[in-house]
Amino acid sequence: MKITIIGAGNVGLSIAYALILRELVDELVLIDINEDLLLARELELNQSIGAFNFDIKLTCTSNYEFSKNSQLVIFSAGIARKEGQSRDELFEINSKIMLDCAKKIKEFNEDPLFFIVSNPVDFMLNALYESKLFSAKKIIAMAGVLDNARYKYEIAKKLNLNISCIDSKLIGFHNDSMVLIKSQTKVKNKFLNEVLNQEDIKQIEQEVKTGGAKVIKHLKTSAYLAPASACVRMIEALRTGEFLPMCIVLNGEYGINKKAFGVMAKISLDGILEILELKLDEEENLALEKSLIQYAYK
Ligand SMILES: NC(=O)c1ccc[n+]([C@@H]2O[C@H](COP(=O)([O-])OP(=O)(O)OC[C@H]3O[C@@H](n4cnc5c(N)ncnc54)[C@H](O)[C@@H]3O)[C@@H](O)[C@H]2O)c1
Repeated sequence: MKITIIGAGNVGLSIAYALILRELVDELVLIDINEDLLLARELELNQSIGAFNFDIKLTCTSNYEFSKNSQLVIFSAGIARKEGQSRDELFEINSKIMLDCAKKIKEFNEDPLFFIVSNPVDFMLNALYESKLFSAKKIIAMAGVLDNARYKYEIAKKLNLNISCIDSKLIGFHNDSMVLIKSQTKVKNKFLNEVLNQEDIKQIEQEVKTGGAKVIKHLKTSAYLAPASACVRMIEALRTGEFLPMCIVLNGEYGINKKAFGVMAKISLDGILEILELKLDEEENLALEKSLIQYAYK
């Protein structure tokens, strides 16, 4: 598979490195505006490919011509959150950068699958959809796999269990209003409220919602390894057909029309294949309604 990553910063580099480690790519193009950074990335990543003795072609460049015939384009450029900042504050700058980059991609790629990683993902996806540059079913934003990983990690930590025992689901925006589907989250086949009390569940929810902010507090920059891993899991799902939480443009699901929202979906290189509309309980329905009103979706 040929993949182009726009933005060779912390997230873009980590995605590239994970793709190499998991041998998911035959040709990789990293695009950035920082020429020094590109030179360093080219050296380090090629030497990593050499260390593993892999046959992966890598190009680090500011020239979009090298992106030609990419099957997947990942957008991780722009600015990241700083301590105290909300993701929404990045929209003005990041959406401009993304639309500019997407137009350049379009010159060399008719209709590639396009993953948005830069924040605020939901509203970035709305902006890309409105630009009509690519088919609606081929533009997807990554956040749900990361939020769900944080959810699983917090449950596993609380119960001192392996993460793989947990089957959890969530929907919604990549912000405090995300909706954890607690009624369908299972630990070793038992429902969450059978293994944890309400106070513990509430605390887990709070930890998930502040998962990104906690990393920023200690690292002084935004998380990148877990986001990159989540993005790579989505790339693996292109082959496996696994349902994962991701942000896509909906056509009536959950009462949302022609707007981006995080749902469980199945994808391939041709784009979205199937959407799972989960049956929510009363509390989850209320949380969903509240978030849709908060972000003027209703
Ligand atoms: N979706 C998620 O769950 C998630 C998680 C973590 C981070 N993020 C987002 O990912 C984005 C990247 O974060 P990061 O930590 O890698 O930031 P970073 O600052 O390390 O990297 C950003 C890169 O973008 C490049 N860039 C800026 N303008 C460009 C342009 N016009 N064309 C090409 N490249 C350009 C910069 O030179 C830099 O190398 C941020 O918006 C961050 O909020 C999303």
